Amino acid sequence: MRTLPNILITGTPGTGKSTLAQQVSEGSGLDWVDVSQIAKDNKLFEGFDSDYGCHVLNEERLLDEIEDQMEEGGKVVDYHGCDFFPQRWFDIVFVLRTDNTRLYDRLVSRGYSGKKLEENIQCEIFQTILDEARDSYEPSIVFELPSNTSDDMENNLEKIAQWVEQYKNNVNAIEM
Ligand SMILES: Nc1ncnc2c1ncn2[C@@H]1O[C@H](COP(=O)(O)OP(=O)(O)O)[C@@H](O)[C@H]1O
Repeated sequence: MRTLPNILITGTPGTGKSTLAQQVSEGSGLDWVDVSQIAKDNKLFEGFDSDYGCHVLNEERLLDEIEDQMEEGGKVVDYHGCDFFPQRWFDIVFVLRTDNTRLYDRLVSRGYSGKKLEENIQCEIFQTILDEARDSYEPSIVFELPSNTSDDMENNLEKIAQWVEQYKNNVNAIEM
């Protein structure tokens, strides 16, 4: 068991992953591993996906880049995909879910349009990322969280903070 847990926050773009991950990091003292930013900073891309209108992550290079940090524990990772991370890296996986109309508005205000907008809304309608998480991790560690309102955001933060405290207590109990 790691002294501090690793948490994965996943979901369709716009569901609130980076906002929640940053707040979890501030509240629980875990380090935020911002996969999209790390990929940009280190140019870990291999081409362009015209359906989603975004650069394609070079997953192997990203995994190499963050492996040492992940082995340390105490990390919160957010990304809009989850099947390529080693299963052993995460103690718990949260999948954020947002109603279509709200997600649509968030993505439009982010400048998404056309196929990129449609593909992302469909991704949420078909619960693609939730299924991916359930297929990639032990289903008992995968939790769906609503992310529609600021109340949802607060509840999710509270839930995750409680879980982190519980994890730390369990580690202390084992060490004693
Ligand atoms: N639960 C929520 N309630 C209201 N607005 C939210 C919520 N979660 C995220 N948002 C807003 O939606 C937008 C997208 O959030 P962001 O964290 O960037 O999503 P992601 O990282 O999943 O792409 C931001 O403007 C953010 O403030």
